[in-house]
Amino acid sequence: MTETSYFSREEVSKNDGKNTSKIWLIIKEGVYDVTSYLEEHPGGRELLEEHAGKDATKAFNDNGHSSDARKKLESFRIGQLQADDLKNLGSSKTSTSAPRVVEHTEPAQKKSCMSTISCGLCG
Ligand code: HEM
Repeated sequence: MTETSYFSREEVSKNDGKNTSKIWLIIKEGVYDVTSYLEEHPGGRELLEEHAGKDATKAFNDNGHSSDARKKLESFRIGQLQADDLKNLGSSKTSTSAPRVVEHTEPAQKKSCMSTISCGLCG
């Protein structure tokens, strides 16, 4: 079993290729170490370096990555953002309301033609 590591945005931002030789990216709630992918990335190393230590969710999505690219992305996952920082996700919807419970009400009693004017076919 692999345990999930949680990182703060601050911790991720330190891995920007300058302070360390590592390059980490945030994509959605995941944290990815793409250091070993710099040379291989078909979009070039510059784009990864540009987002080093930062949230690259929009950049990743805007560049129409294939499902293969998404699978590959998961192979670089080292953990995820800690709960406190998830609240600041640009793309997250802030829904605090509990799921709506729809009350099931009995349908209004059907009127039968017997109770009003007889149609002549029933009863
Ligand atoms: C770990 C993160 C990433 C992975 C695994 C990844 C993977 C890939 C792969 C496999 C391709 C080839 C086309 C495809 O299959 O979709 C690709 C292309 C591309 N990627 Fe990424 N990518 C990552 C992050 C990024 C980021 C952050 C950007 C930022 C702008 C980016 C920009 C591009 C661009 C522009 C192309 C097109 C290159 C071309 O067609 O010449 N990628 N990427």
